[in-house]
Amino acid sequence: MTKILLACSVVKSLRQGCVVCRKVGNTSGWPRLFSVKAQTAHLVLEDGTRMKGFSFGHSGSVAGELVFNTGLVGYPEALTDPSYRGQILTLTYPIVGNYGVPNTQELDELGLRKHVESANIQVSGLLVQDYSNEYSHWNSVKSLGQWLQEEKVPALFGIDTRMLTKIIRDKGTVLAKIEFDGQPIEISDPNQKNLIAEVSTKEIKVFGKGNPIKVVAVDCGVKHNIIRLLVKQGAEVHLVPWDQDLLSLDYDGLFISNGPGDPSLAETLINNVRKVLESDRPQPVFGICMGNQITALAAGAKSYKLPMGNRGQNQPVLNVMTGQAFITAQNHGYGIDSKSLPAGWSPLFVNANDGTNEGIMHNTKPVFTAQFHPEAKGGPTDTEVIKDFDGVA
Ligand SMILES: NC(=O)CC[C@H](N)C(=O)O
Repeated sequence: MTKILLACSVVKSLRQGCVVCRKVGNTSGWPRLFSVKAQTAHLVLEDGTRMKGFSFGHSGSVAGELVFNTGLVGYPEALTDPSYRGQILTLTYPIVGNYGVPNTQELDELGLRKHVESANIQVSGLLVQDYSNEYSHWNSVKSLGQWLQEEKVPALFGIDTRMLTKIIRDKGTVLAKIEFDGQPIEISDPNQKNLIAEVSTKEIKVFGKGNPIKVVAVDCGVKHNIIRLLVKQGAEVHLVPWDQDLLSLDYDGLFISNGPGDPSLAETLINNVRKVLESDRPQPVFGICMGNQITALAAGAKSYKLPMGNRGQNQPVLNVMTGQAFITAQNHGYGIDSKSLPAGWSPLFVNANDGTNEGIMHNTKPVFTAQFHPEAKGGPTDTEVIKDFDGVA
């Protein structure tokens, strides 16, 4: 335990004082300096680099792949995105937690999580520069620290996230662990496992029953807002397990979702999609993120590990066909080598920052994908339109 000084700078009202003041019994109504006890833990990188941080989540050691996201908002959505499974997430925005956490249990009329992207926090751990235990938002019901503790996910503040991001940027993939005293843990690589199998639904689920267009959605770790938007666009969504045989299913459109880990490990799914592509079925196929990678691999293209991944909310993407530019939200660590696309396929979107592939299309069949997240929240909604199964251009 280490004592740290906190300056009480936010006074909600002179009567009440701030949340921390109330906790420590400062009822004077005036801000004051006070000391609190924060448990320390270390972030340890695979090269031995150690950084001390202060715990505001669960006090348990954890290992994972270290990644960073440059978004300014959206931590409830990012933390619950199954694509982050196995990862220790660093947020580069320096002040995190000040808008609290919404009711993560609340469901919408479809039975999907209303305010988050899945039922649980999916990241292995969280690292931030400054943590705001004091929160304020019309929709918040608890602090970020409280939520992390409830879900037993460790988190540290006081980490120099700018330095850390430079390390990840320079070294590429970095494995790491958050280690508490007396709880030793080995560093391990989550990408050795087929993580899709861990997060995918075990049984077929139907959303938007009675809607006119039947869409089979392969669940690689789908975000709830994707299902919600497909239903909003008139789809009866049949969410199927990742390894479901697809040829035997009847549908008007096939969708392949986002998901965690290395796409090349999901061999069963790649083979199932390849069979669909080779069958010359006329129904459209669309994929987001992992769905782009799986479609490309099924077509015969190659995937590779990006040097540092693209995770943020302002990634510029160009539609190669129209020249139209989008500001997109995305989070991926793998990419598709556009040059490896076989004859009959073309890149559809390209990242305007680094030239990496952002989606592909078949030249004659209605098959198209996006590496970014066109439906993403929090972030802009201007790319929502591309989930229109009539096509993109
Ligand atoms: N968001 C996603 O679907 C990510 C896909 C894949 N796991 C990657 O990191 O590239």
